Amino acid sequence: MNKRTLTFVTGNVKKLEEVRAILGNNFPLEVVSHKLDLPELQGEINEVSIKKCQEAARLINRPVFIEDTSLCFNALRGLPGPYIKWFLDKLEPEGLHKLLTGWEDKSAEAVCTFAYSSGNSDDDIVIFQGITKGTIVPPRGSRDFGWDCIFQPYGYDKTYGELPKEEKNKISHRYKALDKLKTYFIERNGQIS
Ligand SMILES: O=c1[nH]c(=O)c2ncn([C@@H]3O[C@H](COP(=O)(O)OP(=O)(O)OP(=O)(O)O)[C@@H](O)[C@H]3O)c2[nH]1
Ligand SMILES: [Mg+2]
Repeated sequence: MNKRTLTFVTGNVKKLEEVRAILGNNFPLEVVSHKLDLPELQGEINEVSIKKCQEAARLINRPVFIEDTSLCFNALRGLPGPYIKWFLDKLEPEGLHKLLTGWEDKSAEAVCTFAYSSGNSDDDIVIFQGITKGTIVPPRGSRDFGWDCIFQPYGYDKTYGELPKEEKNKISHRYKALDKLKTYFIERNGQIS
């Protein structure tokens, strides 16, 4: 039987690459991607994701999921958080690390939030979140994604950017969130509403 289709709406090819690698073949739905730069409102992490998902569902009118990633510095009470994209764009990884000069606490949380809409506006948006804790360090390793080179997960002496992709994908914020999303759909036998 053909698998039902679920659309991942993102403008970020690196995210899509990781989502495909982590979900693998053992997922009851066929994930297709739709490239779109969705508007992102300001607010708390879940609020940003819920609005982003509602907008995606409204625009393409079918079952969709979106993802929003935050990098939260504990010394800065969770900032840059969902605004990490713009901070990274302006400050680059070096500048992000320097933001914590003057703070003893270099700890941070990488937070990945997937939000799913069945496409029916009466249904609630479902959230799947994964958090990986770590330390912000001077840049080391690959820069092809973004801030991977300054995030060193707890228990490792390498940054995300130095870890082989398969290693990152076993412990990452994205892996943990997708694990929950996967369980949700497996338990429902791939049913989408
Ligand atoms: O080094 C990294 N390792 C990661 O694991 C990771 N996950 C996300 N990001 C970056 O953090 C910002 C999130 O913003 P974001 O969630 O709005 O993404 P986006 O706008 O690029 O895509 P989307 O919103 O269309 O899906 C963007 O700059 C992403 O490139 C990462 N960088
Ligand atoms: Mg975005």
